[in-house]
Amino acid sequence: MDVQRITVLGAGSWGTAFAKVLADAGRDVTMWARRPEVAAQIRDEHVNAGYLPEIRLPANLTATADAAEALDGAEAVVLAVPSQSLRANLTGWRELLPAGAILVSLAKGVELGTLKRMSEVIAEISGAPENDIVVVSGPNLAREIAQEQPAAAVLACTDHERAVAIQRACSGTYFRPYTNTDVIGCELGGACKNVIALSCGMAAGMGYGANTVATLITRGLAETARLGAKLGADPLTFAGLAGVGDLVATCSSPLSRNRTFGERLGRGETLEQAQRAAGGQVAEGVMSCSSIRELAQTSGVDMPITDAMHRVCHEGLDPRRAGAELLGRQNKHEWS
Ligand SMILES: NC(=O)C1=CN([C@@H]2O[C@H](COP(=O)(O)OP(=O)(O)OC[C@H]3O[C@@H](n4cnc5c(N)ncnc54)[C@H](O)[C@@H]3O)[C@@H](O)[C@H]2O)C=CC1
Ligand SMILES: O=C(CO)COP(=O)(O)O
Repeated sequence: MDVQRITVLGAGSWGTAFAKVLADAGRDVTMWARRPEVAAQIRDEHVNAGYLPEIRLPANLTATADAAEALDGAEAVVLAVPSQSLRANLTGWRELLPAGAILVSLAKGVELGTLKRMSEVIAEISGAPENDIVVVSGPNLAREIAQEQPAAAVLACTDHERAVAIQRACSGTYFRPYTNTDVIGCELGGACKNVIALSCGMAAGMGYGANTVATLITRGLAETARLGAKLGADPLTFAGLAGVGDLVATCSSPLSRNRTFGERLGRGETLEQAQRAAGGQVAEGVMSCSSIRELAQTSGVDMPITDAMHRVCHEGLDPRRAGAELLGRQNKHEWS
């Protein structure tokens, strides 16, 4: 199975960087941008200045604001919009999806209300079988990838052949994708690490150093793995790129929007101030802390850091008080 003609729906940071990866790997790539002026800039000037300034996009990457035109003849369709808007966007595109196309999910989140992972939302709306859906996860800060800094990713699909088809389509000199069949683990890893990155940023914003951040990364991984174990993930996944790999990158990089958002809250800014500073770019953890918390509660899993992030973001809990509460929890064995 080989895919040559690929459509990327969404022209934000990661959609654009991933489209570049595909084009650099020799694929014919068409992007869909919500705003016609962004599509025109990508198509005519080979740049997406609003999201990835100073990055030259390849000539075999074109763009349109017309979804029907973008999707015509696509063998694979990459969904690159934020997780809480995926359902609405995909509902609008449903009738335009070419039959049998591989659907590739870039979003890292859990849907509010339904508590569904992104591949579950895609299957529900598109009617595609889970074998047709490939999830991309791992330590992939968009700007670094666009600068062609070396990185690896994981492509998860219950159908190994389709994962391999997308692996071939995005393998290149600076991007090394691995396959995995654990869709649940890869998606949970990607969604949960955004919440943990918020907490790490918050700690940094309060002036704490590497020990605190490492503690949050490690205990964040522990609570993510607990949820994964309950929901049927392979525990090994959390030791891989979609688990510890993405946590380390996102929780320690100033490029992370989630970490930056948390840092602002830690410095005493309000949610609204931090949102304004993000300039319309999505920090998925702000919404996913609530959906993941609810998923944990309904699954009977203890996720104290996620719970604290929900209460800071949505119930007005002071970040310092949240830290004190986390430290004041009952003493326990590391793995209980
Ligand atoms: N930026 C990164 O480094 C990475 C992002 N991701 C994930 O990829 C997904 C997309 O992220 P980015 O491209 O970075 O986001 P972004 O905020 O940079 O761009 C989002 C894109 O979706 C479009 N869009 C369509 N409907 C929208 C709506 N209702 N609300 C907001 N935007 C809408 C926007 O116009 C924009 O083109 C997220 O789930 C994110 O967690 C995953 C790996 C890396
Ligand atoms: O998912 C990411 C890196 O793998 C991007 O993280 P942010 O959304 O926090 O920038």
